[in-house]
Amino acid sequence: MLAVVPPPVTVRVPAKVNLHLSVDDLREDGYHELVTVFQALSLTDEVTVAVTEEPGIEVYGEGEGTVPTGPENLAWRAVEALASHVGRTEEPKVRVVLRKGIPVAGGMAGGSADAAATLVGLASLWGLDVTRDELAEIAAGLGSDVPFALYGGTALGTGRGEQLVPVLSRHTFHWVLAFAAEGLSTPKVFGELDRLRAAGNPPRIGSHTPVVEALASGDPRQLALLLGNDLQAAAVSLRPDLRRTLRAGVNAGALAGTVSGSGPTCAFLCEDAQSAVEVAAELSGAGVCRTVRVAHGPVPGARVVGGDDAPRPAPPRVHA
Ligand SMILES: C[C@@](CO)(OP(=O)(O)O)[C@H](O)COP(=O)(O)OP(=O)(O)OC[C@H]1O[C@@H](n2ccc(N)nc2=O)[C@H](O)[C@@H]1O
Ligand SMILES: Nc1ncnc2c1ncn2[C@@H]1O[C@H](COP(=O)(O)OP(=O)(O)O)[C@@H](O)[C@H]1O
Repeated sequence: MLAVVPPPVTVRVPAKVNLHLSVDDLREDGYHELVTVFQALSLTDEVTVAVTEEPGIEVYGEGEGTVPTGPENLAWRAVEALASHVGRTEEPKVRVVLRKGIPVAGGMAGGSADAAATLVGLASLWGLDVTRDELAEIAAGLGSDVPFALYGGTALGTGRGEQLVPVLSRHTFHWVLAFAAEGLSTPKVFGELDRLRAAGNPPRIGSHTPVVEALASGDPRQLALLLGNDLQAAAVSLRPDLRRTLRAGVNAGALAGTVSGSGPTCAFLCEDAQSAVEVAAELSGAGVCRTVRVAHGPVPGARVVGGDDAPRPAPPRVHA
């Protein structure tokens, strides 16, 4: 009898920006307790999973040629974690193709997004009866940011960022993203924050409550005043040129700018869609970053997209 091979499954998955990221002291397990407000953005990766006789990973777009294609790729770790969760002991006969729009080591959780998308895609490819909450437990074992990429939207993250509750966000917010020429390592940025705190007492951002209220009000001007990130000082300490990028975005007309997560991507909140296009055009001429993109949020988390031949909307892009 002929075995039926299921068709490939493609999943679209968003990047995140941290609207608020307060970092507490280092825990004994090597992580920092944190409180963050995540927002999922229309800047996405697409992940296709297919049954194959030649298992492995292919990477196109951002990070092509530098992102590992072996077992250390977070998407492959997701394949192994899901296989082990459902008791598949043989080597998974799966090919994973990553089409990346999210900058690598950019503080926008691109690797986490790929892992989340792989879990969703494989659950569909293998016809598994698993809930998103079950996938979120596997996701948390792969990285602190992976569960958020499953759910998307706007959410409050606590613990090491993996414990999530949704946050009401009444508005579509418009962003301009400035990608840097080179990424920053997340552990190095946390380490730099520990060093800065040991050497002095850098100011800490306050409570997340005003940010949650601004999101409910839907007023980008109110939200702009409240963007905050304890890792920003550490990212800027490692990459002093980020100061120039942050200044340039505001000079170009953004309401406010912040380093996204551990950086080095800078995210600029704009008044509306039109303003975002104008800010992006001006920023791309300022020579302060590699590439500029516009995006909006919140958007949903990892989702299967129509048949594998379905047309893919190109992300809006402005080249520096
Ligand atoms: C900083 C944040 C903010 O959303 O995002 P990125 O900037 O990386 O996108 C996250 O906390 C990153 O999450 P993620 O990238 O999944 O990190 P993980 O793989 O879990 O951890 C990588 C390393 O970062 C440090 N780490 C991470 C999370 C945390 N709460 N405390 C930490 O100290 C630890 O050194 C850890 O070994
Ligand atoms: N699928 C993947 N996409 C991007 N980076 C990956 C992936 N798998 C492993 N990595 C490694 O993880 C590191 C962090 O990447 P990424 O998740 O893009 O950044 P960040 O943690 O800053 O959001 C990269 O330096 C890369 O070598």
